Amino acid sequence: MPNVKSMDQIPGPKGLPFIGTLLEYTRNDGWGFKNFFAMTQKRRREYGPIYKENIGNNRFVVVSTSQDVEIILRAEGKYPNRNPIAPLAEYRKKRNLSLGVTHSKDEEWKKFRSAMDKKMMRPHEVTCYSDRINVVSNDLIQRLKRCRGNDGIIPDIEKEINKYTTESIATVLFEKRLGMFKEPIEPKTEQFCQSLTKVLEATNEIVTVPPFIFKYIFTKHWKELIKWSDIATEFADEIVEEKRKQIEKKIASNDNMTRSDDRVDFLTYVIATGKLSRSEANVAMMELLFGGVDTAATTILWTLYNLGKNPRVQDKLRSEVRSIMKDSKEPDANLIEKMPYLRSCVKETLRLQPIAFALPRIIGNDLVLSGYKVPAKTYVLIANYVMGRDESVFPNPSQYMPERWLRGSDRQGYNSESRFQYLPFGFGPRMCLGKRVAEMEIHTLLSKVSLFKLNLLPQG
Ligand code: HEM
Repeated sequence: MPNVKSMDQIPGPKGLPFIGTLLEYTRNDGWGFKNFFAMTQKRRREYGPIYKENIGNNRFVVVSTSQDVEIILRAEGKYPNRNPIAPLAEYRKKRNLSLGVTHSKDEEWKKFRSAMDKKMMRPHEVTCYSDRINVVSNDLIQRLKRCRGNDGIIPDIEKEINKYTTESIATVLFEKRLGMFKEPIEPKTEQFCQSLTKVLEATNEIVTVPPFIFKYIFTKHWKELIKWSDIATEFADEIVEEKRKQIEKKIASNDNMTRSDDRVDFLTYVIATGKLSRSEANVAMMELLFGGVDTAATTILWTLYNLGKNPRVQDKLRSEVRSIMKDSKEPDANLIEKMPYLRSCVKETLRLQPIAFALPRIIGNDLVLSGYKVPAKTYVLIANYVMGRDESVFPNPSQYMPERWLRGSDRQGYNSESRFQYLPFGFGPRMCLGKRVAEMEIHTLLSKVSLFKLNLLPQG
């Protein structure tokens, strides 16, 4: 092919052999990574829209134009693969657990998705969780009113929102209330919640370090990860087993368990389809509990922050919600559908503060990206964060402006027609499994909170 350059010619920082540019990514006080978000922006400024770099023992090609993203994602076959998060995958291997939906590849991954997609991804299936999420969000609102100080400030809003997402995802998965708004919370449940943070923290400390180093040399964080993952696994196992017993009883009485009505919760559905073994189903539930808490909570918190900083947007949102809710008590899927500004506020948050700084993929075929030939099996990163702040696409990129996501003549501040410019939940068969549930939790709560003049801004 004329004018196509080789992979070796892609620009990028010259790292030391093997440890690559790891030191640049890690903090001064340890191996935890400093800030991938900021690093991808720095690199983009230095090297342009495509660069390569070694992080730990992996070499990545990082892309940030919608054209390259489209080439990568359109070429995906039946099994889009990404590199597993090494510390979490190592833990699963150590405990002889399946790699689950997040870390597995090929047919193994497909088995998980085919057991879960229907009840998580189809819009009409997900609407059956709406009532439960409404109940949980009402409990949170009551609690916020109770714990609000005289100045209107909630002392630890982060903790409260985390309780909301934990309780919501548990009701979706198991139709079980964990009692997150009780005082005191049951010690086991409290410990489980702590484990969610501890596992993330320990993973973050060693994620860029190859397993043979974190397992045998810098063992402190690896031991922490094992300890807290064991606690989380045991907690999830207990709930799943309790539920399983109830389900087995029902199956024995010949109840039709796979029907898709609101009497069948997610776990019941997964078990009844019989596509996953006992241990695989347990791992899958733990992954969803893990994947479901911090992601949705962080997005809610950032949206509250953005609304707090932008009174104009807050007022516009409030009047939209008021006009649509009128006499309705609860915002269901139909009402949320009629609130484009609410949905745009969340989209705009995920542009500025996406959950994933990049989407990782292992490409299946040789591809030409920005004029360079990138061979099959290369690890690529789609730089979500950088793309959301591209000035040529989003004028005044740091401004929080939900109008960018409105339709037709109401749209302002978004200059791209490509659907590959903005992918906060990923794309294709490997996209976020919890997207619809997360959106339901976030929209439901924000529509309620926006009606109250609560001061929800985190302090400091
Ligand atoms: C605002 C909230 C959330 C955001 C922004 C988010 C974002 C993402 C992204 C970007 C991916 C990678 C997709 C890809 O590679 O194409 C992903 C994967 C995943 N997410 Fe989420 N997520 C959120 C909430 C949730 C929730 C609530 C759950 C659980 C109910 C969840 C479960 C998962 C799982 C299991 C995967 C792995 C899917 C696979 O590998 O097949 N996520 N998420």
